[in-house]
Amino acid sequence: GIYHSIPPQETDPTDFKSRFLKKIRKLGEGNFGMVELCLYDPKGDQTGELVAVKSLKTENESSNLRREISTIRNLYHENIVKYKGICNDEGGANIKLIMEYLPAGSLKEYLPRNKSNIDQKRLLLYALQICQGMEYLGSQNYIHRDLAARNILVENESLVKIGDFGLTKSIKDDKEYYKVTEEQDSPVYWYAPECLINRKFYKASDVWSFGVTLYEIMSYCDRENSPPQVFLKSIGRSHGQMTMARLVDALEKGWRMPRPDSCPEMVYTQIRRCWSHAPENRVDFNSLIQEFEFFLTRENI
Ligand SMILES: C[C@@H]1CCN(C(=O)N2CC[C@@H](S(=O)(=O)c3ccccc3)C2)C[C@@H]1N(C)c1ncnc2[nH]ccc12
Repeated sequence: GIYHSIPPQETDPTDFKSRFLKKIRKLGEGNFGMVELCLYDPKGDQTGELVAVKSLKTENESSNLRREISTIRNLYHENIVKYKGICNDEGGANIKLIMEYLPAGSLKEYLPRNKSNIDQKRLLLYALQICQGMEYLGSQNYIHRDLAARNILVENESLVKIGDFGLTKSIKDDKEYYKVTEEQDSPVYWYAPECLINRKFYKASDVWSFGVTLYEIMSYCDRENSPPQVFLKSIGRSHGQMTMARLVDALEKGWRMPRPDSCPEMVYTQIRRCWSHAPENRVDFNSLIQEFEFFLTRENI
């Protein structure tokens, strides 16, 4: 008769059937799509596994999601979220990306909630691991373009992973930057000047975004001290469009977010090395890895 669950020996484990994918709750969302917690339960007896499913709200982004899938399925690193497969049996544009589910969620939720039992050394361990993931990504000739605390996942208190590749671009054929075409609402407060002004994205642009991410981490992702808040407080609240122009102007004039109270001077020094105006003057992920490894060997920071 018709199988209600497919015999295990004949299935491709990366091919997820939509009829067995049960939505539980939303894990997060953006303009183009969302990530949902689902139970994949082919036996229909609740013994299945929990997975994170990324899908689109608008079908015209499906080419982006397909690119993201082809990117993430070839990335193997301890500090990069694991690809599990795709769900595409509804055919066409409605493809879904299936990833491992990390119950602790992103740093943005985790850090404020666990602030009291996370010391600065632990924060530097997370910084080190993000740099290791980014160094690997760069070695595969990818630019992330959306590095921020909201996209970093927590496996456990000693392990974090880069959790999203929705804006990652390949810079193969020896190009050294990616030219942004679509004017999607970019996370401007994490963007380097060259991205804001010329829409050019270098690997060094990811280093700038890492500096903003490290700023968030050292502030325990405190909402009051978030990059948008800090920028708006200092360059003045203004109306929509003007904000970007004022942000660029401030950065061009050398303004940078000030050291958060909870951030040690020597860490803030590293953050500022990520924010050199000229991309070529910025520190690279390898040097940052050395610095953080050194900090982690010292007793007190
Ligand atoms: C922090 C993660 C990435 C960010 N995110 C999210 O919701 N988004 C990523 C991109 C945007 S989008 O889907 O709108 C988008 C779609 C297409 C183009 C651009 C953006 C939303 C939440 C995730 N999250 C809480 C997770 N928690 C636990 N386990 C997990 N496994 C995998 C993710 C995940």
